[in-house]
Amino acid sequence: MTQNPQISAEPVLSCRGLTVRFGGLVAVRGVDLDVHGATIHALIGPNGAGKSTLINCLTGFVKASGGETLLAGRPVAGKAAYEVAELGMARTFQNIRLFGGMTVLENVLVGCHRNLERSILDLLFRRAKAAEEEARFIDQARELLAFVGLNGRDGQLAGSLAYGHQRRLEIARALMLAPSVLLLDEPMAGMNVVEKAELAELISQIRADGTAILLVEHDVEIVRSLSDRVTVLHHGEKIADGPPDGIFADARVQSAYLGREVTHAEG
Ligand SMILES: Nc1ncnc2c1ncn2[C@@H]1O[C@H](COP(=O)(O)OP(=O)(O)OP(=O)(O)O)[C@@H](O)[C@H]1O
Repeated sequence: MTQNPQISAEPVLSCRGLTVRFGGLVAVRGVDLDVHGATIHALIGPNGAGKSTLINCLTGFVKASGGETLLAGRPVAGKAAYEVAELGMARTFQNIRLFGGMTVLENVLVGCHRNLERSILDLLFRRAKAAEEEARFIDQARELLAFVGLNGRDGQLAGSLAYGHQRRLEIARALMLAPSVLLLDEPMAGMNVVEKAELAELISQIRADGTAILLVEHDVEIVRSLSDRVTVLHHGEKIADGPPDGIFADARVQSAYLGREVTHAEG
């Protein structure tokens, strides 16, 4: 792993004692996490460990039962998902959430819908300025589509894209918010080895632009090769945190997480 000189000294995303309860079930228990700019921070753990719940809580989709989260030093507790997004935290979902009947370009423009709403008002009162602003968003969306490898597909229906391309489109839409933190929930699920390697390259490029990436990923080899830091959850608790080499040598991690993988490989 090459250390990026842009890595921020202070974490851009920081949570302390984060806890999420669903009735009697504690899905996330007292988790501390620091994610720095220009790093890929993997969040791993067995099924049901609390990874998605943690991401859902950080991004305002699930309410925290306790603890606090700071994004660039500002508290995000109690904020709605769209407010968290506006503060600079964008995400993709475990199950792809695109508007299949809309074009690729329209799906990316949804990423800046609040700005577009403003531009619709502008259309009524200040037509010229609004048109200019809209053209700027479209240019920006096209640039992002080219960046994620979807050049020339603007007019295609999102639902007709190949699966791997839909994953890329979701990332482009998230990047439309120009986030300081990008949360990717199992972006490589269902991909073959080549597609995974290509997506890993794209994620590295996003890191190189200074963005902090929190990545939920099950593929141990991908995590080992791609991430700068790894946090391991087990039964909702953080059991390890550090650079990948040390993490995968940790006995608790091996028994909680890798042990399961080895058993499967042997079985
Ligand atoms: N909305 C919910 N209501 C009740 N329980 C939930 C809810 N969401 C998650 N859980 C429970 O919280 C625990 C953590 O689930 P979560 O989906 O966060 O784990 P995960 O680590 O993301 O798992 P996976 O790798 O399978 O996606 C599980 O026991 C799950 O059943």
